[in-house]
Amino acid sequence: MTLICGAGAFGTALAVTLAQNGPVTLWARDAEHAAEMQASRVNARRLPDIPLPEGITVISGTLPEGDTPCLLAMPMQTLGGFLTAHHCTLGARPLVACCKGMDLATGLGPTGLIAQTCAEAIPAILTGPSFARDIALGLPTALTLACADGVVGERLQASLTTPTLRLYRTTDTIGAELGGALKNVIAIGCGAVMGAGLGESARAALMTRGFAEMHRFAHALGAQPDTLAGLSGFGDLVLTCTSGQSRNYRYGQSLGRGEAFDGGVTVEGAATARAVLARARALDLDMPVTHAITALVTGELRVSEAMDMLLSRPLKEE
Ligand SMILES: NC(=O)C1=CN([C@@H]2O[C@H](COP(=O)(O)OP(=O)(O)OC[C@H]3O[C@@H](n4cnc5c(N)ncnc54)[C@H](OP(=O)(O)O)[C@@H]3O)[C@@H](O)[C@H]2O)C=CC1
Ligand SMILES: O=C(CO)COP(=O)(O)O
Repeated sequence: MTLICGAGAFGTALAVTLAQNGPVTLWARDAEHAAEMQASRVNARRLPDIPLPEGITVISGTLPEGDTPCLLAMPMQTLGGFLTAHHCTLGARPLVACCKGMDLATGLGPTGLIAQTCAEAIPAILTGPSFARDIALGLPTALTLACADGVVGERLQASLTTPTLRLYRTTDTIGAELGGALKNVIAIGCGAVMGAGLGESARAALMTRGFAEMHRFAHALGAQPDTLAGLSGFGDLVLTCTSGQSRNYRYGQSLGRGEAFDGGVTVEGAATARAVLARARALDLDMPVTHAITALVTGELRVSEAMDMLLSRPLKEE
């Protein structure tokens, strides 16, 4: 049995593909939503045209006890509260974070938060380039499964691989979670560049210099450089910075066009930009791209001002 907490787009998509491997329990925080999904066999809020296979049971309320792995598919800024509320039932099992970001309150990533709140659990993270809809439709997708415990990581890799979802394994949880967190920040910047009509050359420059910052920051936090070059870093950066399916990219586009954006949409990069900048300052790291994007998100700068700031920096070696 697989347990997935969080019945948003990603939790539901994972449930749909993992149902090919056996029974899946999908936990939603809203009891009414859980009952509606269980009865109608569809997540009308997030994936309205994807039927839920028979093997999925949607529940709410108390989590099932046991040592079965649990996938955590809620937004990053809600993960700490969820873990605190449920740490007794989450117990000593593998907890696989499926969220991307850095917690504003603590400066920790998902696996750090798990370790801090559920000391007995085995933290892992599932991350990489994948839109929920693609996974749910059974389109070919490859992700990174990171777990510091190599034996548990191998077991998770086997149990979470499906005929269309291929998982690669690493023990570098820090590198994997930082790739997913940081690429969302850069995607907001790329959306803003495109929304403001600054051109694809400017976007390529921002992606590349943003990637250099991802490396710099991740290296300072102990990540392995190879991880950043893999699916969870470079792979997800490419997807999110170039696709209108991405909410971070679309949010950036709206900033670039000076348009309003629906505040109910999950945009992980907005809070993460502030968390990353605070951490970078504490570590005395030079992160001009992150600085400029954070200033856009907080409304301190407009796109033209942020771009002037980046272009007028002293010339340097690449
Ligand atoms: N969508 C995608 O394509 C992908 C998303 N991800 C990551 O997955 C994570 C979740 O995103 P996604 O599913 O898309 O987001 P959605 O906005 O689609 O859904 C978020 C879900 O989290 C639930 N939720 C909100 N607050 C809490 C809380 N305090 N406790 C428990 N559950 C809560 C929401 O419940 P309610 O409906 O009641 O508000 C909703 O079911 C993000 O970190 C995202 O980066 C990763 C890869 C792909
Ligand atoms: O993480 C994702 C793709 O890998 C989804 O991106 P958004 O959260 O920007 O929609």
